[in-house]
Amino acid sequence: MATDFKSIPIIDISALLAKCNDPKMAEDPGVSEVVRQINQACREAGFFYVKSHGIPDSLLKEVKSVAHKFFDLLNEEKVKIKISQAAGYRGYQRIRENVTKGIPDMHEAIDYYREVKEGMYGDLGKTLEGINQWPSNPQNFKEIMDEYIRLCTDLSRNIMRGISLALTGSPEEFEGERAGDPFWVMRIIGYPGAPKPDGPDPTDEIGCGAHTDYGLLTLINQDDDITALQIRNLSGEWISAPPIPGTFVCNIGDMLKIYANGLYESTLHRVINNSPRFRVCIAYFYETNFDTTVEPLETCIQRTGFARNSERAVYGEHLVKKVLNNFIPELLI
Ligand SMILES: N=C(N)NCCCC[C@H](N)C(=O)O
Ligand SMILES: O=C(O)CCC(=O)C(=O)O
Ligand SMILES: [Fe+2]
Repeated sequence: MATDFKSIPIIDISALLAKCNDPKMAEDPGVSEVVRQINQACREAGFFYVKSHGIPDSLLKEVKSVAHKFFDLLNEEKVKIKISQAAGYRGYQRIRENVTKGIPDMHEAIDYYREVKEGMYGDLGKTLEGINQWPSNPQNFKEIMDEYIRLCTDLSRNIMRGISLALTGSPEEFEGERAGDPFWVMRIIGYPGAPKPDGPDPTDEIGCGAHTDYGLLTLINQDDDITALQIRNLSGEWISAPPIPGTFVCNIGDMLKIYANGLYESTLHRVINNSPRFRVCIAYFYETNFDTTVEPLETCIQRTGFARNSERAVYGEHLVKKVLNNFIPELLI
């Protein structure tokens, strides 16, 4: 359950990564200490920073730099990869085309999903069937992002081993049927700085409205020097998550909340860019298998006094419902 946290903890995960393929990792004191910190952060805030995560700082910077270059292009160039139903909701969306709780967001973005081939998940997968849309400019965009996705997938799996230990005592609960074939989502997001183009009020326009993330774990790689991401604590205060160079902001999604039977929260967060500069964020979402049915883990039911606090969900259904709500249908032809 979320608390009245006032800041987001920073966790050095190097000891976990060093041992995460060791069958005896659960007995390692360094691993246990990281797991203790992750567990506390997940219970108290649902958010934490990870440092010493092994992804080179140069790559974290490079993905943000190519994202800036893309968003700097003329609109006619950007709409060459315009989001469409035919591409399974993959591609570029202009400012205010993404909607949160009915209100258009002050961000532009490119959405990527793990590719879904025709018939792969039957009716469940239909909406998201399609291939990703890569811009030809900047050059190397796809190559850089492919590498980034690969490393974020590995890192997320390893952090999930720590979370699995924290919840169940075994590192492997999120492999196999649950998340052994993980789905992923990536959003490359740009938030215009103030003053905003044709906006009514130059300040406090919402870059991304309050929401929770959908899957297991999110890795946020945000521009240095602009504080814009805010996390809601139990009393409803918005707590900033300022950029800490070289780290990811890591947070829990709706599926992990269900597995944890509510012991962990998928915490509400939003983005307001009040700086004069354009802000970029690369959000990578690590998810369960697309067609898995998610329900509370037995150990978590026991720990929460044998009451089932969370309903079950099919991850793919949850995702499709969210995606269809994020866009006004007429915008997507
Ligand atoms: N794949 C994820 N988690 N994307 C998060 C986007 C949040 C905003 C979206 N309009 C919404 O209302 O959910
Ligand atoms: O821009 C950010 O810092 C966070 C974006 C976010 O919450 C999301 O895309 O789900
Ligand atoms: Fe989010």
